[in-house]
Parts: sequence; structure tokens; C-alpha cells
Amino acid sequence: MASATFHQAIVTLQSRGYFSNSSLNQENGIASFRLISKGVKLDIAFTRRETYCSRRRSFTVIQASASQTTAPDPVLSPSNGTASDSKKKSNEAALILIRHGESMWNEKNLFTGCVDVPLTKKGVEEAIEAGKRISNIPVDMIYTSSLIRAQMTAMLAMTEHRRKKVPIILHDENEQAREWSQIFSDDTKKQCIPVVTAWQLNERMYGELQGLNKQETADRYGSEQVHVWRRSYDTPPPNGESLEMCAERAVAYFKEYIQPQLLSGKNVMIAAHGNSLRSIIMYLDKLTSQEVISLELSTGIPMLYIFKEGRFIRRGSPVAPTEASVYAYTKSLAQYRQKLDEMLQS
Ligand SMILES: O=C(O)[C@H](O)COP(=O)(O)O
Repeated sequence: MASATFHQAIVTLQSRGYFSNSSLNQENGIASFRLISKGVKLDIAFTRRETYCSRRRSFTVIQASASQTTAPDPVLSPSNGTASDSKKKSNEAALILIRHGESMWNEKNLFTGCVDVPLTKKGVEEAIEAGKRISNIPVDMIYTSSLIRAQMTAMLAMTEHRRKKVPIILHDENEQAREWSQIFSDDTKKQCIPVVTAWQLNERMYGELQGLNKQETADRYGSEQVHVWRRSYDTPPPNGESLEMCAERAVAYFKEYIQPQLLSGKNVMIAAHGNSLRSIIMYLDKLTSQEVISLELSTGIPMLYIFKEGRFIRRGSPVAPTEASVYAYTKSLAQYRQKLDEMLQS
């Protein structure tokens, strides 16, 4: 089958770092691929004829088109390809997940969901504390939800990072926003970390519970019903999203946009929400729907994964609060830390 051979070729190229992601469709004898590399998507369709040589077969490119992904990135332009302090020969990448710090509605015990509520003072402190814990872990790209509490958390955490790169929110809403936010110095670009905001990482939409007090809702509807709304996997609250629905969009986004960055060796931080992160952890740790419903994430506690050889290895736990106990350094992380020490001493 053309598709099997092609798929092998793609996987081989992928493992050699030629591009960060591909997907395969096959219809009417035509195999088509989407290759994603450095923020550019290349759609290629092949027939089973000449031109493209894999070991056993060759194919003709019948159609190719290129477009930018939704994470267009002035900072990740080729001129910045060498900018990562943490470019690793070992082909591993760090993935940090942080649930936002306490929000003003967490404090008031209100269902928040997609309502855009800021952090409390305690939430600000939690975010800064989270930043201290990850201050020696490399960060090349940041993803946050479109909600201010996640964005505040990411930005505050980065104020503590020892590398002192500047997190810059990418404005991709229209052509003018893209043009007006360009950076014209390559040196400055190298000192920036692109921040991509994505609604798909938002908290799950809590429907008609948004703005209601959690305790009062339990008093009114019974705590069992409220527990089902809050912690079942597939029962949504009235007119809202279940965890399953939230996972569908959050994990799809993770696979399509974030995982390719990790595959290409970029170290990524995600600042998001209880339920969007539970969804992503379910995917990373291969949890069942039964297991994920008992997973509780504290606000402002970062978790670390290492992505290596296509696998996610959990390094940090939300329950172990200090850097030393949470993060068992890998060789690359230890080297990065040593470089930081040297850089800051000189
Ligand atoms: O949206 C909310 O109210 C919270 O951030 C998460 O709520 P939960 O603990 O009920 O999932």
C-alpha cells in the first residue's frame, strides 16, 4: 500500500528531525500529507508514481501548498533557529504545565468556567512562587488559554525565570495585528519567548452554573448532583461542557500545535485551567476516564514532563512543592542549569 510505505518514509524523516509533524489521509489512491515545521504547514498530495523516492516505491507530487499554522511566530523565524539556549542533542524537551493561581471567583467559591476573572493577590503570589520553582527549566514557547487568569500566571511566573527572556504575546487576530506587532531586531527576537493564546485551552464552559456559588448550588440541587456536574467524565452541567467535551478540544489542540513544538526540541510551558489541564494530563499519562475524575490539580503548582523518543515522562508531581523534590533533573536540564549559573556569574 502506498500509504504504508509513505507513512514509514514520513516517520523516518520525522525521526531524523526533518519536520515536526505529519498526518496522513488516503482517498482515491492519493496519499496526502500535512507536514508542519517551524510554524509552516505544507500540504502535499502524492500519487503512486515517480518522483518521490522511498525505499521501495516512488511517487509524484501532484499538489503542494504551504500555509502558516495558527502559531505564526516572528520570534521563531529561522534567524532565531539557534536562539534556544536549550537546544539539545539528546532530542528531549521539557513540558511544564501550570494551573493558574487563585482567581477572584475561586476565592468567592463561584463556578467560573469561561468567565474571564483575574487573579487574587494570593493568586499573584502563587504564580510568582510557581515561577521560582521552574526558574531553572528552559522555556522556548508558552501556550496559555485566552483567559486573563492563565495569562497573568504565565507572565508572573516568567518574571522569576533566571534566563530573563521576555514573554511576548503573539497577536494573530488579523493581518493588522500581525503587522503592528512585528519585531525588527533579530537580537531582540532572540531574547523573547513567544506566547500563544488559544481558546481551546480555556477552562471548561460551566454553562448555567457560571457565576453561581458552589456551596449554594450544592444546597439547592444536592451535593451528589453537583459532584456529578463537577467530577463526572461525560455528564455536562446544564448547557455547559463535560470534561469529555473539554478534553476533545484541549487535547486536539495539544496534539496539533503543542506536540509538534516538543517534537522539534522546543521546551514548552502551558498555563491553563483545572479541567483543560486534567484533559491534557489524561492524554499524557494515558489515564482512563475513571482515573481522571479523581485527579485534582492545585492552583499555581507546576508539573514537569520530559518528552523523549515520542513518550511523555512525568517528572514533577503537583503534591511535592519544592523544586528539589519535584524535579529530578535530566542530564540536559542539569546542563541547562549549569549554563545559567555560569551566565549569571559572569
Ligand atoms: O471553573 C471553575 O469554577 C474552576 O476553575 C474549576 O472548577 P471545578 O473545581 O468545579 O472543576
